[in-house]
Amino acid sequence: MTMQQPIQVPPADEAPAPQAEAAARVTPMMEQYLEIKAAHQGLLLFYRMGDFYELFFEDAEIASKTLGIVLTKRGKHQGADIPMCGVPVERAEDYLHRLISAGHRVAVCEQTEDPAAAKARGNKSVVRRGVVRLVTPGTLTEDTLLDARANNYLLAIARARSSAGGDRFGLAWIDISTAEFMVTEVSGGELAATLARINPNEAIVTDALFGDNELGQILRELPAVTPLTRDVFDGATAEKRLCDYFAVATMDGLAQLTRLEATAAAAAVTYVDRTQVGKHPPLSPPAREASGATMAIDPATRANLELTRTLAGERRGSLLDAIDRTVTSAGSRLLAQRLAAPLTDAPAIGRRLDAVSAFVADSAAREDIRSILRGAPDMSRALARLSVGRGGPRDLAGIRDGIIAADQVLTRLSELDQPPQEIAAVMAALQRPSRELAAEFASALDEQLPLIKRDGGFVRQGYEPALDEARNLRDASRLVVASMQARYADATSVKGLKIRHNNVLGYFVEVTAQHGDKLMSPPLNATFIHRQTLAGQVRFTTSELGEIEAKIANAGDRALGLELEIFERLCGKALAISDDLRAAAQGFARLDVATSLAKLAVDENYVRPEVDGSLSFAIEAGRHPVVEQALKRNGEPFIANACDLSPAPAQKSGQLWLLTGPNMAGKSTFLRQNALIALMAQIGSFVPATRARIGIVDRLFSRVGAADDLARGRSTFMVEMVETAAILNQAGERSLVILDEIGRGTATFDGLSIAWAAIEHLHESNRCRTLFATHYHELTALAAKLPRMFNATVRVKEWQGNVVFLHEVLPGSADRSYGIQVAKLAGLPPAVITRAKSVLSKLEAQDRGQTARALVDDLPLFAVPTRAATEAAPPSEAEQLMEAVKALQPDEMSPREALDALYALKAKLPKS
Ligand SMILES: Nc1ncnc2c1ncn2[C@@H]1O[C@H](COP(=O)(O)OP(=O)(O)OP(=O)(O)O)[C@@H](O)[C@H]1O
Repeated sequence: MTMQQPIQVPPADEAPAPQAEAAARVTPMMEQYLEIKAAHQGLLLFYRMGDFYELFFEDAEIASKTLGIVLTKRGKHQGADIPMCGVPVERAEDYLHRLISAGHRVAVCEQTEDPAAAKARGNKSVVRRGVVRLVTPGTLTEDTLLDARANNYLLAIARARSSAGGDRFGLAWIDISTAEFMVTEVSGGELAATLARINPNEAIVTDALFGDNELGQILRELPAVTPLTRDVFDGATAEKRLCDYFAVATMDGLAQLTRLEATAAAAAVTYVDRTQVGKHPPLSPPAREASGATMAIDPATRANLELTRTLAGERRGSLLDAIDRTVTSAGSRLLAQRLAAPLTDAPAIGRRLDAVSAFVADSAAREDIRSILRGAPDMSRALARLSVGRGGPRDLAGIRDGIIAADQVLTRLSELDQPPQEIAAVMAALQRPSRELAAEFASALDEQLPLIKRDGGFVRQGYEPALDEARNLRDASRLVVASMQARYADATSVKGLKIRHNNVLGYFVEVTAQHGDKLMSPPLNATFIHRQTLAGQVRFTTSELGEIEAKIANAGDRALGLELEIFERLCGKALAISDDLRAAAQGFARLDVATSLAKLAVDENYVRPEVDGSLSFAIEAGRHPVVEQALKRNGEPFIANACDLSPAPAQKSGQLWLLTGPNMAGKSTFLRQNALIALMAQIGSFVPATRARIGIVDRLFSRVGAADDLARGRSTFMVEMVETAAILNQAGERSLVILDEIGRGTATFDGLSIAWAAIEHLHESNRCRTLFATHYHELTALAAKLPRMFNATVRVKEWQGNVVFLHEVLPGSADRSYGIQVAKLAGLPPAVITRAKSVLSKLEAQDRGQTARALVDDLPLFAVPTRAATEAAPPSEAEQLMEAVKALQPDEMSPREALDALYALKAKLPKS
């Protein structure tokens, strides 16, 4: 996390406080700069000066370091040089991107009047400037600043303290680039998992929360956290601020929010409003996420299972990368969202699966729709840019093409026989946007469109007569210029005379140096006025050229003005139906996900899972979705394996599989593949298996792989124990738990004992569906005592002293780890291998297995102590006696009191 100074953001319409002291000694421009800067502390100030944004003082030092640009000086302030650096306006987005990625936030300050107007007010007047926008990681809209395939969430976190312990948190998250707005309320225990799921780019909290020790840990996991003053999180004004934003009298019709959710939601919209400085990006009304509606997955499990990123931080190699066959950015974003939040409602999962099934069955429809979607624009982001005034002609075209694509998709979908509910809902959404709007946009917009509206030339000829007239005038004048060139060449007898144009001189006559004198001497100098002499050319103007130029400029300005008016009009029409357009955009995304999951299922030979409310977990011939694809690229097969953790008929809860097997046999792969299959099933995807029946998993836990977390001062073993503790404390009957090599990071007997006790606890207390892989073969003996524990092993073959990995999971247990054979394969020196073998045979002679079997017989089965017993056991007599002695203060006692105390102590002794 980047730790930030609190931002002071004045409300959009409030003038920044003047700095009287600074004003006394500084130039008027610096005075203006300091005023604006003072009102935007904690942000880098991009101060517009002509074609550059300049940064001064510490901002300049930070920016020059982060961007690798030159630090210069400009004038003095209080006797010292003012450090300065600048970025050209046309490249500003690139620089903004780099500053935001480095965790900074930027206030963009523009000139708000024409420099000529400032001059007219007096020679010393400074051009008026104002901050038009705050650029922060969570409030971006530009394509160039955003990852098209990921959502960009701003998250507000509001806390309600409870004296009984157990704080509650209201969360509201917004993607202003797509208008999504969600809220929920969670307990302190659920906070970390929920934040990991939302994965915001920026979080906002109160100053108090920012400095809170307990929360600090969790907040540090986030990429950027911005502390704000308390008023932003004021519960009393929350409803009113939300109503103002949505321009309604009461929020009741839009959303039913708890007070805490409303507080967070109001904080989020207040921040959006302030960063966009008065512009009002349209947002969907806050949608409330019911708690428990999605599978809870804590941050460690998400990271370990490499859902959206590998442990090395790459998208490539993650589950998302392996299953993402979407063809649009919005589809890719939706798939990532679903993967982050698998559902727990079996009928809802069934509806998603029905849509996928339909496209598995009808491959022609699937491919046709995918090819239409491939060309469809990202309507929601185009709309968002238009709504904050940062859109261009191509965004209007995006809306037009989106509606056209909607019609094409509808035509194709209407050929489906009885579309399932999910597809019918998509069809309804695609019907919503007005077709007249698309027709109007089609007649207004030209074929080739400039990126920015100020370049003009995007309105089609024939759309608006006044515009055509202005353009004709401009173009006719240009023709006049061309004929003038011929006339001047004739009159001067200089064949090579040219009329050219640049931004400094405007139109000018240019001849080579050798003809310059001729034009500067009588009689020609009466017509040609000298302007500039360069090394090879001399430039002139004429009064006739000046007049034509003014005409061209006027006609050009008028044409551009008219185009901009048309742009605003069209933009207004699009925004007026933004809800319909967003619904259609969301429909595209849903369709993209359904067809892409169908394609995945067909390409990779997946099966539709049966998902229900039972506690089953039965996978036939399951495969690891990522490893399988990696092996396939090398032409190697993946060995499928079954897994059954379903309760036996007479038992209520699930099984615990203890998986032993040699190193490199495929234990971790097996564990992960089963977790991933559950997860894929619950996002509504087909799964890599020949059959899968899964009773809803409400929480997924994994403790696999090991990595130090030195930044948090935790060793590998400590990380392992913290994660294991979370599982043992939280897993319930509906959870799915995978544990890989618990206890391996410490001394053998400590590790074995911890693993032993953990298995007993999982079996007796958590009673969750569990896969437990280990190299402690002694643990297999526990199966004799634990009725729902089942031993499984991964088979290998020994061949000519080497081990051959078969990757087959079978009932039974391994007797050896073949660690030395694997070490040999890895290239350890032969001398070390030979020595290791002889040490091993000595150790094996002591036979630890014997001890374990004896332990199973000797130790009573793990008794799960009740919580009350562990938490508040009454003190023993000895402890009571000790406390009483400690409480005595002999120096302050009279002899009589001392004697009484002695009797009292004696009375406390147990009577025997
Ligand atoms: N079912 C399978 N089919 C084909 N190859 C597999 C299979 N399972 C695993 N592998 C291959 O074997 C390699 C080792 O697998 P994995 O890491 O799961 O072994 P492990 O038993 O957990 O090893 P260790 O105990 O050393 O951690 C994988 O990288 C993969 O390439």
